[in-house]
Amino acid sequence: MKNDTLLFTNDFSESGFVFAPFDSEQKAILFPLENSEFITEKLFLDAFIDQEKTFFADEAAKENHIKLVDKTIKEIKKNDLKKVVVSRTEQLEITDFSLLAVYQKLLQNYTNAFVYVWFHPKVGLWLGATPETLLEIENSVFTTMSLAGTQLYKDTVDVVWKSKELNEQQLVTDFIENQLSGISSQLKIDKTETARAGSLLHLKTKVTGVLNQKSTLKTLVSALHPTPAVCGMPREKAKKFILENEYYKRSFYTGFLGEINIKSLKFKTQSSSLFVNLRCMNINKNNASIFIGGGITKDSNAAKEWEETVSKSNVMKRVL
Ligand SMILES: C=C(O[C@H]1C=CC=C(C(=O)O)[C@@H]1O)C(=O)O
Repeated sequence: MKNDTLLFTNDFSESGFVFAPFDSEQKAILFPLENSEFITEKLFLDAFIDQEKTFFADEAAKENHIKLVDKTIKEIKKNDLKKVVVSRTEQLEITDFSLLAVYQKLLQNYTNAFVYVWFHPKVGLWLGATPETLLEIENSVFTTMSLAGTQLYKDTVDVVWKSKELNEQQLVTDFIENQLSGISSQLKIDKTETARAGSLLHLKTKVTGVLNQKSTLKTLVSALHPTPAVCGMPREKAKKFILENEYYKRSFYTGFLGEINIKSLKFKTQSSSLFVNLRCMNINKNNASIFIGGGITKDSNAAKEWEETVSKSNVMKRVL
């Protein structure tokens, strides 16, 4: 961006880079293409795998998160909720922070993630390495994914998943299929596979289709965001529970970011690539706020859900 004016998308019809919050009632920030500069560089980095490092957990944070998960399970059993993704934030004091070094480590550690650094003087500095694609679309052909369920990677992706994780992820796939069926054709749901994201494994199902002529990028974004991978089912009820019960404001965590409506005259295409803002952090002076969450269903165990957020927090802690 060539100046510090804060601009927003009107309807996702502009060209540029968007940064959208979790709460879809709030506008997404836009760096318009015409005010931006494109620099492409090929990087050759060695893998930097430092997965053994673990960190001490904060007992008060543990107690709070377990309380929130227990409350969520009760709410699911009492009301018509099938799943709610609840999250927390952790504050870390960072000394000798080097943006370049941290960004490089993210790139080295998370080779199949979307690794980014985003900064606006009026909003702040965000960075992350997300394994989740919200959508990729070229002309009208799109790809999205259902990503949920977590276990630690222990030298193999050939693992067994428990029914809690299988159900939790199936729910996301069903939601995506249902949301897309009215606005697209040739919908194809691939076989579910285990996908590695650094030291973690997730269940992932690729979904492809063709967007109807009447539908726009905004229609597609609104249909998908937020999926039950970051919010819950039913969507509005889960979102209300999250906004009222989490101990902090998510802001851009579990929102999405990426390029929209980038035209290629050579290939006669227009494409957009948006990613869900997971495994991310917000840097403010010598403080890093990291954000981590997990899907809760009636079968969840609060202590295990806590451990899952600890494993996810290590993704960021290891590179800081
Ligand atoms: C909400 C997060 O992860 C989501 C994506 C993959 C697996 C998830 C899970 O197992 O709960 C979450 O749905 C997060 O990393 O903060």
